[in-house]
Amino acid sequence: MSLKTENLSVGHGGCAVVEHVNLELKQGEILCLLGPNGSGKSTLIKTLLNLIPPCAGRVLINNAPLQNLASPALAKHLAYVPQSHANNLGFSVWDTVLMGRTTHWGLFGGPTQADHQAVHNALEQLDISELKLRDFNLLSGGQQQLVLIARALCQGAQTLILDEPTANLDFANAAKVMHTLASLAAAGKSVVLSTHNPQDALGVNATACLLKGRAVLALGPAHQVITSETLSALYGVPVTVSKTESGHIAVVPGNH
Ligand SMILES: Nc1ncnc2c1ncn2[C@@H]1O[C@H](COP(=O)(O)OP(=O)(O)OP(=O)(O)O)[C@@H](O)[C@H]1O
Repeated sequence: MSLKTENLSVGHGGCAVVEHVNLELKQGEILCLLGPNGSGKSTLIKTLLNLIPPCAGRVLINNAPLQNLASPALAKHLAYVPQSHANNLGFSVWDTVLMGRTTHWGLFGGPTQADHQAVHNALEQLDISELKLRDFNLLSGGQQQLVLIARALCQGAQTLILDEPTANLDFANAAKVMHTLASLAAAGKSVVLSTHNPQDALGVNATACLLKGRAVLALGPAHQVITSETLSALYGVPVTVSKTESGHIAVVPGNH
């Protein structure tokens, strides 16, 4: 599986927000989109999901133009994981995850034994089976995010696309979500996510794509492109990226 963009420009109403994006994501890889508020991360994600058309250029899945794929075929390739939020409908965790299977049902079809098995497997894989009877709305933000990832897994898509999966999560839950995404990538899924935390990209050895001023400021392995210089340019404030004695990379605002 490969997800590729060719000279892609994305935006709204024909007005480009980011131009000339040339990315390639292969099986098992994680791509992290970083950039200040309004730099176009969500717009790029929506374009990758075919929710809005490109202003120019194209998105290819396995070398086939994304726009030529019908919805059922698209659902086998791409699954969207939105930010966690209450759905107000009072669905259980089980039913929320089962919704990932709707593209497998015919016009008048309903869930089969295989669909319920897929829900079971997804909950097991994310180690959240004990939540299955809980009301989705009453879960913590971190638990909700894991349930939404389970729903995407249940869909059976090769690539998961997540808009700020660590936003609003505490330190432990954010780490758990990133660890889960790294495990899924190690198991062969491909992952695209946006984040405001450069450490997210470093922690999972992602490819980092830095967006600023309608352009890709830097693109490459996170440990190469996330530097004091690039982050300072990206956010317009001094940022220091340094290696700790234990070999970890620390990102802190300011000059140190
Ligand atoms: N539906 C829309 N119609 C017109 N303009 C939009 C629409 N959605 C977003 N924009 C504009 O597109 C630009 C990029 O927004 P986008 O949400 O993609 O940025 P972002 O990097 O995801 O921001 P944030 O980090 O704040 O979530 C912004 O100038 C925004 O105002």
